[in-house]
Amino acid sequence: MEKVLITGGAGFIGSHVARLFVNKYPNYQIFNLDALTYAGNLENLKDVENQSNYTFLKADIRDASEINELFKKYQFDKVIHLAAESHVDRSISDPLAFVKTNVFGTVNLLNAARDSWKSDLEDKLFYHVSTDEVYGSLGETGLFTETTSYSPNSPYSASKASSDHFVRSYGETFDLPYIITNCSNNYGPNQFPEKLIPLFINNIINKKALPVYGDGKYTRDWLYVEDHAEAIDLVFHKGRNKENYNIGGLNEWQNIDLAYLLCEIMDRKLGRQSGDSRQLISFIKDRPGHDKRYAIDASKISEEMGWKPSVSFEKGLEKTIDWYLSNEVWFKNVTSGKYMEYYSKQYNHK
Ligand SMILES: Cc1cn([C@H]2C[C@H](O)[C@@H](COP(=O)(O)OP(=O)(O)O[C@H]3O[C@H](CO)[C@@H](O)[C@H](O)[C@H]3O)O2)c(=O)[nH]c1=O
Repeated sequence: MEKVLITGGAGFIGSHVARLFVNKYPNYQIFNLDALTYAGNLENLKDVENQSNYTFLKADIRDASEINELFKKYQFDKVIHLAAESHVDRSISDPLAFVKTNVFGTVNLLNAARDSWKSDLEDKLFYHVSTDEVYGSLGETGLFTETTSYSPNSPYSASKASSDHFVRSYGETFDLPYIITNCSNNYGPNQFPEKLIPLFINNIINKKALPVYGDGKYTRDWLYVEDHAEAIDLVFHKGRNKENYNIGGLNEWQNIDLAYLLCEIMDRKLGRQSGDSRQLISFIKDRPGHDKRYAIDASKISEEMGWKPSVSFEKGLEKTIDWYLSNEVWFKNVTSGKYMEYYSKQYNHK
């Protein structure tokens, strides 16, 4: 039975990947390693928690000895590394937290994998899930390709760029088998409401201001999270060793237009007058170092593996909004920290 370690499996993207793998591959033993920070909670995986091929491990990738012990104990064959601090604004107020988790944490995992696999690298894989933000910012035109040079602008993207470089360097120096994917903005159920889409949905529900940074003319490429999870599944099984692949939705939106769209859908769903929620929009001071535009050329993954997004933005947003509307308790408990407190206590056995 192949043992697959998924780090950050209680988080937003990680939980979708963990669910997909647990359900689709009964012949794999899936280990979900997560520190259960504010952004990850086991409520996200309630539906698979009792499956026999699923094991939860509460651990922190910043703790090298804990990670080494787990590799010794369980002898993982493959790693899908998603655990990360991921919010740009938090990285501006506390850059070091991002170095500790994203850089040190990744290197701790790389060391543990290298040491555990040193006698036999066959059928091993360190799959690093990264971001398109490592490439920096685009002007009005052009797309990031896999050969675009790295030019990170925020402490967050600098930490992810650094972790990508470490992964690549372990491939060159220690021959560690690896793949890196760099993906655009994800949205969907279970995303912590600090990111644009769930934040705005939450604020519209509660009639709170919708803070649009700067002039709102910043562009992001949005991908439904399950499409990302499927891309990860494909790359995990079919990607070539020591390659990187870009993943994106070919779905560019300026923030202000996305805000208008969310207001329109929410007014309809909440039975409010059309235009009501737009009045909540408030232009505020810009994010420092704000990247103007991200857009992805995903032709490599599409040509090599036949991947393309399957969920249209219209359908994805409907599904996302419906999920948040019927999970208001989830919203309340993640923002108040109740889930974090509950699950940390439950797994505080070490
Ligand atoms: C939270 C927030 C964001 N924004 C703007 C900033 C960005 O231009 C856009 C999206 O912001 P965020 O949701 O924070 O996402 P962004 O900075 O693009 O980064 C995301 O997308 C990246 C992939 O591109 C991921 O690697 C990051 O982990 C993820 O956080 O909306 C606002 O105008 N107001 C807000 O309150």
